[in-house]
Amino acid sequence: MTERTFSIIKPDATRRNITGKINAVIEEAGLRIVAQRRVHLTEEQAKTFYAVHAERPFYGELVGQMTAEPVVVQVLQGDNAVARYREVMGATNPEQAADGTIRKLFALSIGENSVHGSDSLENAGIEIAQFFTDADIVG
Ligand SMILES: Nc1ncnc2c1ncn2[C@@H]1O[C@H](COP(=O)(O)OP(=O)(O)OP(=O)(O)O)[C@@H](O)[C@H]1O
Repeated sequence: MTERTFSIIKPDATRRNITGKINAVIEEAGLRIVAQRRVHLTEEQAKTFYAVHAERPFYGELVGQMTAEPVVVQVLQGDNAVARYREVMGATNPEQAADGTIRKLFALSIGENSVHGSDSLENAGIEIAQFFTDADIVG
């Protein structure tokens, strides 16, 4: 089934100027980038986005990393896009990520792991709506 998922290319990647390399992996995996925008997240935006992790010990570090440099927010479209993108990203910890995945190829650490992708279709809808209107998405 054709789905849309939400993606963030994180500050560790924008800082290293590798957003194009990451987009190439996304596109080669059959996902279409149907909306994309560069944004420097405010602390409030990052805290809201990662509110589910508020009680975790790494929350402060995560918010700090996500606001350190601009990010690229994206909507990706394709067959089973939510699960497919999770596959393409690889495991949260790059040491455990499979060969060919974005995190295996580019991530620096479990925190600076280059990309975010929605973990469910429901969350994808919620996350997309935080950054894009329907008019921004051209499928
Ligand atoms: N142990 C940790 N130490 C530091 N940062 C962490 C740790 N665990 C997770 N993070 C950071 O928090 C983010 C969200 O954690 P989560 O467990 O939801 O991972 P994920 O589902 O693989 O990633 P994401 O939600 O970003 O797509 C991770 O992508 C990572 O940047």
